[in-house]
Amino acid sequence: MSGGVWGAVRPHGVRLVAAAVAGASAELCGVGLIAAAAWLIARAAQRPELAALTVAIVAVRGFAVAKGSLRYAERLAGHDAALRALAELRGRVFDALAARRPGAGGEVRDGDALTRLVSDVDAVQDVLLRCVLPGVAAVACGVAGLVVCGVAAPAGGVVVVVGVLAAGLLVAGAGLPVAAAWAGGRAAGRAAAAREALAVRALDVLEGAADLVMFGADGRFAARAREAAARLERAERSAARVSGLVAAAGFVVQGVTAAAVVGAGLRGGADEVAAAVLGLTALVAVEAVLPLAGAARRWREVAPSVRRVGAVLEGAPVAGAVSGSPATVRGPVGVELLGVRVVRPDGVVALDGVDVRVEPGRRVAVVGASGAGKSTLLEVVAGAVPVSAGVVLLRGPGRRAVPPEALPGAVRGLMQDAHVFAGTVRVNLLPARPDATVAELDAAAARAGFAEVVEGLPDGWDTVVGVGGRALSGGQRQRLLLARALLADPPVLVLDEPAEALDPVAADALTRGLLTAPGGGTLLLVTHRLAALEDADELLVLDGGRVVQRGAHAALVAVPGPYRDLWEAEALAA
Ligand SMILES: Nc1ncnc2c1ncn2[C@@H]1O[C@H](COP(=O)(O)OP(=O)(O)OP(=O)(O)O)[C@@H](O)[C@H]1O
Repeated sequence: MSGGVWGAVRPHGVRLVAAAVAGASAELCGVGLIAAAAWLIARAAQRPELAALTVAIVAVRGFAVAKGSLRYAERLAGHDAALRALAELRGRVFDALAARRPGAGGEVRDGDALTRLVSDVDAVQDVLLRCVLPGVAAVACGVAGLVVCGVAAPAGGVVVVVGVLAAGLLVAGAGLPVAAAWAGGRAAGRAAAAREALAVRALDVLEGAADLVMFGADGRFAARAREAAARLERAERSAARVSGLVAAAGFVVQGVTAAAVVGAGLRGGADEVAAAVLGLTALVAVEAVLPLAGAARRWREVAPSVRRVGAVLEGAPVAGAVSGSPATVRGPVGVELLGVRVVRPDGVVALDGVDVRVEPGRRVAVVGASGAGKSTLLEVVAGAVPVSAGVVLLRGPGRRAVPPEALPGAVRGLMQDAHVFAGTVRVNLLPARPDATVAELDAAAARAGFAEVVEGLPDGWDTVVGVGGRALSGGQRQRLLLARALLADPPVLVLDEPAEALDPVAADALTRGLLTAPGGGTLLLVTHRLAALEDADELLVLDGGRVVQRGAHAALVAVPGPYRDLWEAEALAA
């Protein structure tokens, strides 16, 4: 278990040890119960005086009652410890995620990843309840079985009896778990991959049903989904076969061990009472270690979850570093990129040695052909994408670097993957500034051209826009997202194609409005339309991840170069 995960479990160690002791004691009582019962039955068959059986009768009752009570205590203490540790762990993971600066690496960026992290944390519970506690009980019971058999075996056969039982315990407690983890892990891996494939295929069919019918591809897609379902069925059958085989092998090992122990005892001169004790004790001792196969298989399944949770915790800043209200920076802030290089995970160089300084309060448009690296530049400034080399600095008044704790609030805006929440229009704007007044909401909406959209909605600000903003048109959705970005009014506002879904006239009017509005912070605006850029303080022209030209619109169109080419291409297309 990684240090971070263990840190959450450690405060509840005493409860966990209590549960382990109770569990092991319950198993020991089980061994005692069987040994005493075996002795009692075998001895009773010899018709001794009742007095000779009294102790054994009491012992059987005592062991039976104690076993049940201790098992109950183990369940109580084990679940109490596991649930407390889980609550602690959830808190730590939440703190670690909340404290992480975007772009620091290892982000949990989408719902799937978040859901997986939630189940990863829950899986730690299984490590404690289904791996650690059964493991402790199995070891205790195996040792107790060896001791009881050592005591019950005749002097001449002690070594052989104990040796045979030890071999059986080793096969059941080590050999089978290793085999179960290996084979079960492979089968479970195949089943997990098949389940994922089926989910993807089923979603394709359900969500794309209308398109599939339109293109006449519904039958083909349904067949692919059926194929994926059949693959999953095969994988699950094979996983079940492995479980069945391991369970069957366990019973065989148990029976063979018990028979071999009895045989060894009889050969060593044991009487029938001792033989019964040896046989039943061996049976129960091996039975107690059989759950280790399931524990090993479960461990193999949950180990990656534990590693992922550990990685999240270890990547977290020191606890307390981000407590209290987040630091803020006021007024426009300058942006400086020094030798910034961004290599995407697939090896594409999205930015290649960008050196740029944007003074506080400047309105800068970033232009270039598709794939030139415009969005990446904004993502790097926003801290949403880590740099592979170089550095991004934000400089406040007096060119002082913005302190790291104020960085998350310093750059905000509208990125390409901006999300519309499944609530009302108002709910969609408020994340930008939860304490915004009605006047501020109205002002941001007016600047984004969203005010008239709100007026036209059936319930105005209280209109529910549906998942992903389905109740809005593309242009309305985009104006909503822009209004949210403007409401935030951050020191550096980054806007990636804020007018993309609008017609050219509306788009140019909106861009002009953004570039000329009084006040506000530094603006970095990505756009592929150049018509409205005379009002920008400066243009950065990107090509192949590099800044190839910079300057005002008038100066750039006046000289041959990439910008004039783009400008002429736009004029031709108009
Ligand atoms: N998430 C990503 N994963 C991998 N490669 C990416 C990713 N995002 C962008 N790229 C690649 O990085 C390069 C720059 O992309 P970027 O989106 O920054 O360009 P852009 O100028 O904004 O293009 P567009 O105008 O088409 O949006 C491209 O080659 C693109 O394929």
